[in-house]
Amino acid sequence: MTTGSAIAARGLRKSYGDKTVLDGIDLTVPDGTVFSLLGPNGAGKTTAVKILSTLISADAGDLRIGGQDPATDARAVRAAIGVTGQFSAVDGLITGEENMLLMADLHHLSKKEGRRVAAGLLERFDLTEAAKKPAATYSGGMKRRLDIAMTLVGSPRIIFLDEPTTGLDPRARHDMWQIIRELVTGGVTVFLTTQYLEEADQLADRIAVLNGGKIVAEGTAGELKRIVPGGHVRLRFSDPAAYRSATAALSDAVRDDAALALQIPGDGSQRDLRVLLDRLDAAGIEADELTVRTPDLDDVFFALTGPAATVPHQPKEALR
Ligand SMILES: Nc1ncnc2c1ncn2[C@@H]1O[C@H](COP(=O)(O)OP(=O)(O)OP(=O)(O)O)[C@@H](O)[C@H]1O
Repeated sequence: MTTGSAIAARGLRKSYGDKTVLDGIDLTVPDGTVFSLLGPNGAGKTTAVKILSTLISADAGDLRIGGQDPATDARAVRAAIGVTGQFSAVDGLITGEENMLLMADLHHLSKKEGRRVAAGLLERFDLTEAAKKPAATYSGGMKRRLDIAMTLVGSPRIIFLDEPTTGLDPRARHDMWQIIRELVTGGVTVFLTTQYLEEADQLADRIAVLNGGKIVAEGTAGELKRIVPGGHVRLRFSDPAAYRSATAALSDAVRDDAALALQIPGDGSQRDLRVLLDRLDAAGIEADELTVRTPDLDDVFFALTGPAATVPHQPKEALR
C-alpha cells in the first residue's frame, strides 16, 4: 500500500447476487488532491463511494482510508472522513442551524463550541441569513452547501462527494466548484463522483473511468484526452495562392478546398503545435486562422464506455 495516500484500494470487488458491480478495482488518491470517478449510470460509482466510506463492505480487496483499514477499524476511518451527496444528511424539517447543531452534538462538541463552529460554517457557506428557516425551504444549492457545512463540523481530512452538483443551476454549480477548490486549498482530499465531465475536467487532479466493473482508464484530464483520436489543427486561408503553397508544403494535411482550409492530425500538445509552427515558418506559410481541436472528456467518455466504445463524437473546437 502506498503511504501518503488518503485512499488506497487494491482488488476491490463487490457483487449483488450474480451481478458483479466492482470487478477488482485499484485506486490511489494522494493526500490533498481531488480524484474523480466517472462512469455511466449504474457503473458502480456510488457502490465504490459506499465501500470507501464504510457504509457497506467489499466482498474482497485491500483498502486503506487515511492509513486505516475499514475492515478492522471502521471507527477510525469514519473519524477521518465526511460524506455528502446522494445520501444527504440534511433534515428538511428543522432549520439549517439546528441541522448544524445536531451534527456538532454527534461529534461531541460542547454546546458553546458547537454554536461557535456552526455559526462559523453557516457564515462561510453564506447561510447565516437562512439559518433560522427550515432546510426544506432552501434551494438545491443552499441544501448542498448546508450538507457540506454539516460534513465539515467533524473536520474531516477526506471528503466523499457523490454527484455534488447534480440538479444545480450553472451558478450554484460554479459556487460548489469554488467551495471544493477551497476545501482542497485547506488540505482536504476530495473523492468526487460526477456525471458532468466538465466538472471532473475543472476540479480533478486525476480521473478514473469506471465501466463494466473495471477502471478502464486513469490519468489527468489531459492524459485521458490524448488517448482518444480526433485531435487536429485546422489552418484557414483567405488567399487561394497561400492555400495552394500550404497544401504543397504540408503533404500530410487533409484538404478542404472549398473552405481553403487544411487539417493536420495531432494530439494538440504544446510539442505537437511547436513542430507544426516550425514547419509553417520554414515553408513561409502564414494562415489567417489557426484552430486547435482537442478531444474533450466527453470524447473520452464515449470512447471508453457504452456500446459505441470506439466511436468518439466530434471534438469541441477551441479557437486560438
Ligand atoms: N443494494 C443493492 N442491491 C442490488 N443491486 C444493487 C444495490 N446497490 C446497487 N446495485 C446495483 O449495482 C449497480 C451499480 O449501482 P451504483 O448505484 O453503484 O451505480 P452508479 O455508478 O452510482 O450509478 P448512478 O450514476 O446511476 O448513480 C447497479 O446496477 C445497481 O442496480
